[in-house]
Amino acid sequence: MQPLIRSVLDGFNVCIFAYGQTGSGKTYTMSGPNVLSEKSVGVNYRALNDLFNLQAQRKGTINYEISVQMIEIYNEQVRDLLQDSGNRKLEIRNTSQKGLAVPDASIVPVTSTSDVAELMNQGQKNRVVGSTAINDRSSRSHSCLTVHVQGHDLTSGTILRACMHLVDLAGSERVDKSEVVGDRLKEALYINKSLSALGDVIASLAQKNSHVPYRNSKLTQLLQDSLGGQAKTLMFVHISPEPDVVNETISTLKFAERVASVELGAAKANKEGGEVRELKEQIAWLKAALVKKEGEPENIQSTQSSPNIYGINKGNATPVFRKNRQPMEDVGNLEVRNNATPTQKALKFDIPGSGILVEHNSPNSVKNCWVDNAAVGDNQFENSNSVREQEPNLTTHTLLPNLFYQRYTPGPQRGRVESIPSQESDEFNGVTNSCSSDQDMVMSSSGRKVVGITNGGVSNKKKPRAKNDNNMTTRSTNPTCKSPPQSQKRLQTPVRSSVQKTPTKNGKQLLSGTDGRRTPSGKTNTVK
Ligand SMILES: Nc1ncnc2c1ncn2[C@@H]1O[C@H](COP(=O)(O)OP(=O)(O)OP(=O)(O)O)[C@@H](O)[C@H]1O
Repeated sequence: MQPLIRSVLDGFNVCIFAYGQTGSGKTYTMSGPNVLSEKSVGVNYRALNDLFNLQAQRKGTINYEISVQMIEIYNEQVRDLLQDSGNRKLEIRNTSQKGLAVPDASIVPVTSTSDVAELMNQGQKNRVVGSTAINDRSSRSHSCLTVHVQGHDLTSGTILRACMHLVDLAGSERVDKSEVVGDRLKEALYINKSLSALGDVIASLAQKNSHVPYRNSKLTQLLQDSLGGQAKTLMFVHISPEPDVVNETISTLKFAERVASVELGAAKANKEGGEVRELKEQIAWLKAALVKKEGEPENIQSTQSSPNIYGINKGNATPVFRKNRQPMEDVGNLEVRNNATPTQKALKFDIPGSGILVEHNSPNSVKNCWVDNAAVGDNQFENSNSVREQEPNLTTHTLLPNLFYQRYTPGPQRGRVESIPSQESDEFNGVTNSCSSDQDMVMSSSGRKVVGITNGGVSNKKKPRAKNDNNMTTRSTNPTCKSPPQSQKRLQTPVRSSVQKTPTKNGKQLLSGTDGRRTPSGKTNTVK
């Protein structure tokens, strides 16, 4: 795992996740047992420990700012695990201007492993768990701890950004075996449905389909970058030694085989030099100037008659450029749409040869701009229906665990219409960052930073804060800021066999505190 952690600090996105049927030991792997010792700590803790150790080793060369978010996906709703009160539904925005997949979730600056362990402990308590016949503290949600890293190379001035998802998936379950009813049944159906969507995505990637159905579930939307982007991904596969679950075990192993066959090419680091950063800042400056101008009544009138009203093409609206910088009039092709809707008002920047930013407003360009690294036809765009809010079909999904594993065998891809959430429209001019997905689309904002964090390993936990004031910078598709291909990306799938089915997942304690975790109703389970 250490090479992966090193990769995070080198600017690569990393995802480590645990997969397997319910009760097979995923939470145990990721978080460790109820009572932790130095040897028994889980993957999350080890990963963070390695991260901070490496950070300390690089002190003086690279300054890192590290912050974390922790969310869960429960019944297709994204919830903030670092907020003790309120179950506000959050949105996943793959093209968020703030550069975060879940921009409204709390983001907490951290400076040591104990900071993160404390937050993980808090998050675990807030996570939805419930008792089933298979696991008396079964995770009823997918949880994701995301570590955001921003590094400033003191020698070269390069800025690098990366994020690491540490995901504990909810377990697939045969609802006849887990004997769940009511809310537990509903949860199980949502879990199976999202794992089925994960299977579809993996199958699509393995077959190298041009369209990958990331948007069929919140889980695949969240993991989009890690599964099909430029990240490095490690999956732990869990199987139970129980003879009566041999079918599930075989299905799980087939899934692992399928995942291991996915090859996505070289992972890419998210680094940008000073030149690219300055260009991005200029673009941001120009956009801000344009928005301001558009707000002025006389210019709104003029916009409809002339796209050049701001005189930007003539160079009189440019920010201070360096003397060796090509002025914007030479770069050209700055125009204002006459038919822009309030949410789509934006410049089209087309900087020939630079590859810095291309934004268009036609259906075709939508296709090019935001979709899942995959082509989506115009018909799909126009006819798209949101599937997110649909309740799972109880009849169909009762049989899901077997069915969805069977889907992974090679075969013709089923037709599928992707949903295009309406909020995405205002993201067309958004920023893509290391954790976001639209690699073909780049935006920028100057001075984006996670709030000040100092290095040094001294525990200095800050209160969770609203994400609105957080800024993460972006990644450019400009060839100049891309690193040369690194290691070939291939999903790694160690198989970990759990101990015998033991419904005794009591009183999980991460580092401190032994409180129970929140139930779906919001109550806290008492530790047994
Ligand atoms: N390697 C292990 N050593 C000892 N106990 C283990 C191990 N793996 C799992 N267990 C125990 O098995 C039980 C189930 O494990 P766990 O809750 O991690 O499963 P899970 O896959 O996360 O289940 P679910 O999907 O229902 O949340 C727990 O009591 C846990 O302590």
